[in-house]
Amino acid sequence: MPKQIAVLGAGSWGTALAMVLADNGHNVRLWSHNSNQVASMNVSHQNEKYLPGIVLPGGITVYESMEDAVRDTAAVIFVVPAKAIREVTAKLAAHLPADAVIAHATKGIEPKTSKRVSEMIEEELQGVDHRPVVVLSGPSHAEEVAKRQPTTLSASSVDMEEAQKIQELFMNENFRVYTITDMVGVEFGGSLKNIIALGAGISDGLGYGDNAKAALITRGLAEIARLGTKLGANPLTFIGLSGMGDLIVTCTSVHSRNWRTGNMLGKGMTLEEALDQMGMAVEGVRTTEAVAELAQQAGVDMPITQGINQVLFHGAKAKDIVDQLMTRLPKHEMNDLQDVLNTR
Ligand SMILES: NC(=O)C1=CN([C@@H]2O[C@H](COP(=O)(O)OP(=O)(O)OC[C@H]3O[C@@H](n4cnc5c(N)ncnc54)[C@H](O)[C@@H]3O)[C@@H](O)[C@H]2O)C=CC1
Ligand SMILES: O=C(CO)COP(=O)(O)O
Repeated sequence: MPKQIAVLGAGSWGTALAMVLADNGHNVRLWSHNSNQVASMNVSHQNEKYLPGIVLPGGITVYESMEDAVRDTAAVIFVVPAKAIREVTAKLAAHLPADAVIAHATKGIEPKTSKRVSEMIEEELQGVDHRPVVVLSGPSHAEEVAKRQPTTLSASSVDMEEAQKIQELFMNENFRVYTITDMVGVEFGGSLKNIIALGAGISDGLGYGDNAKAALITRGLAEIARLGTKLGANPLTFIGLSGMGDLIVTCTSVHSRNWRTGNMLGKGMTLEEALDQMGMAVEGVRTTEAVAELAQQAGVDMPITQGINQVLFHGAKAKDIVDQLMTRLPKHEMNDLQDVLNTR
């Protein structure tokens, strides 16, 4: 049965997810904070800035008023960058529809607080509501979803019924959604892969080859799993769609904003220049800052993340960091992965 769904955030991912919901027959209210974008999208039925050349299906209306966008909806899905989550949740709080599922498809960890996105939403809704939040995450570039190319994701929540509602809303022949109970692992995997994708881009930008990239992906996954497991995730989640799956797509796809930013850094641009050129959310930058500090506090060894943090924020040369990583003390490959399993 067609439902009213609100999607908060009309960037590339919010727009692509709105298209999936509209393809499934739902009436989608896409909320944007930008009045020019609202006016132009409702006339052209395109999102020229973020998904040029894609014509939106019928059933998507763009709203500037949060109150109108979420009124009587069956689900509210956050797809704004992580840095805007608290502000947008506060805007939603006054108008929260009574029975709506609350979900997010944002990837990021907050610097200083180390909070995951679902934790930020829950914190901002404290005193207003205590509904369990669902996360939708996996290897999924907006550019391919908008072309209806086959894509698989995971929906996770502490309440499986809520995750199943999101699975049901989104599933179609191009867009397959699995459910999974480990929300901590899904949010950590989806957020931390962006750090490694920056590294993969840097490596490619420096002119290193596929061996180096495979090493970054594999050893990157080891350190993501080490931290995530210490903080309560199930190690198996990291070989799933939101872990290994998303790490592969983000480290190898030309669509990746994190890989592209890293690539520009590897070729010698400053962070400011690279972010300026991207002009879109590059979540790995803030997440690197957050995770480098979190890993230190938690006493977890994350040499790749710490090295990327040095390059982004402390003026280190990428080539020197690669040399340091390659000349660390000899180690047994599986010791730390065995530790991950032993902590369960
Ligand atoms: N683009 C993709 O293929 C995918 C993106 N994601 C995640 O989705 C989230 C959003 O990313 P994208 O859509 O790619 O970003 P984007 O850069 O394409 O668009 C961001 C949107 O958020 C809006 N925005 C920025 N600050 C805002 C604020 N304070 N209040 C309201 N709206 C605000 C911008 O106007 C823009 O419409 C990120 O966490 C990203 O990691 C997840 C999977 C795939
Ligand atoms: O999360 C994504 C793909 O699953 C998008 O990655 P980027 O933000 O690097 O484009």
